[in-house]
Amino acid sequence: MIKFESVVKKYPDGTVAVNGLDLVAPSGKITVFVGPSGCGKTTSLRMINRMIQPTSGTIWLDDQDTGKVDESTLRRGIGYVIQHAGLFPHRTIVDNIATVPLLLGWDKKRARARSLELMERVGLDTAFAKRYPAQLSGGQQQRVGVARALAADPPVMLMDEPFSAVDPVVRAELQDEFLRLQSELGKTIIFVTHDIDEAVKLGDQVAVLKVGGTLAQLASPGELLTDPVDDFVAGFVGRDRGYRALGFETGELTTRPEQTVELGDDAQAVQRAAQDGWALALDDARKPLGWVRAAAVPAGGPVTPELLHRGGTVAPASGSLRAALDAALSSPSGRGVLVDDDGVLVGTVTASEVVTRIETHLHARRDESAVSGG
Ligand SMILES: Nc1ncnc2c1ncn2[C@@H]1O[C@H](COP(=O)(O)OP(=O)(O)OP(=O)(O)O)[C@@H](O)[C@H]1O
Repeated sequence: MIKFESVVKKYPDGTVAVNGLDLVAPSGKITVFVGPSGCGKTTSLRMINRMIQPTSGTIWLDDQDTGKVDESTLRRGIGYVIQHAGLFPHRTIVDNIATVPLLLGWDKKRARARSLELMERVGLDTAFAKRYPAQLSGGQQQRVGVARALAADPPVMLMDEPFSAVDPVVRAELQDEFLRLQSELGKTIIFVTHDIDEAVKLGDQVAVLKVGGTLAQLASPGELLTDPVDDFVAGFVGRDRGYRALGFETGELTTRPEQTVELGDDAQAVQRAAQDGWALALDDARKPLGWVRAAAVPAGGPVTPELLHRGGTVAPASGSLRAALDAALSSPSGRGVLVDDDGVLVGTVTASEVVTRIETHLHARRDESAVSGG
């Protein structure tokens, strides 16, 4: 656990970057600091490992006052990842990752073995081990940065806009990979970003900061989107927050059964199975392959892979209402495909069925807050 207690940072020129911050970042969870430029995110982060000294207040790491711990001892337990990865340009990838283990006195062989293991963990081909940072893409360099921070297996990770310098596609990949890694490692993470979408995707909790260094709201992503505490947070979270909040709402959906077809079935079978002109094709394991337009199958002809429309997204039946709505809206048949954890077909839903479910949900929530007077 990391706890900020009345933390203030006033720079020598009089700038108050952080003004009385009180906040707890729970162990094993991702806490995101988000807010406009200059609101004190980086300053707050760097006070944790004492790269910046607080003017007043205390930052606790579990039951230790970080101000009273030897700096190098403190930093040994804290991984640090920054934008552009900050790698040593004249060291190979494997040596970059081994930096901290070598500083801690590990022998070279063990440190290198650890580096290679970490390269695999963060999704990097170990064939890159002997390359130099400039010979990798921006996204690959960021993965090296994450691997380097994890090298000595620190319980705490501080990450300052680690995925900001790469294009949106690579960024989304890095985020997904990072969430997968965290589900295995369970580190205590503070993650700084100015991007609210990144904040709600990655955070177990999100701290929205205001310029002047005050905390506007600390909440779960879903709560932040549905219940912003004031106009500043509502504005920062953005106009389509109602839609994005659906990403955090789950609800039982009643699915409709589908008559399905398989590759090789003939046109008549497709005609029989089709509703509104479309039939769903499954593989042998009853996993969806795509939609077939009945009129497109030649008379007497079989269903071939070329006839499949694979465009629509497939949503987990136990997932969010937003994913189900997305599946329905992106499906050529207008019916969204829902699958179980193994990817096997559960049934389909239409967009209007999902919307009805959302409305029931919203009414229930309004009734609840009317009763509690909220
Ligand atoms: N060394 C310094 N001396 C004086 N003022 C500083 C110093 N470092 C940061 N500041 C100021 O403190 C405030 C907070 O800066 P900080 O870098 O923590 O914000 P941030 O939220 O991380 O911003 P950004 O998103 O732009 O990186 C800003 O007004 C900044 O100009």
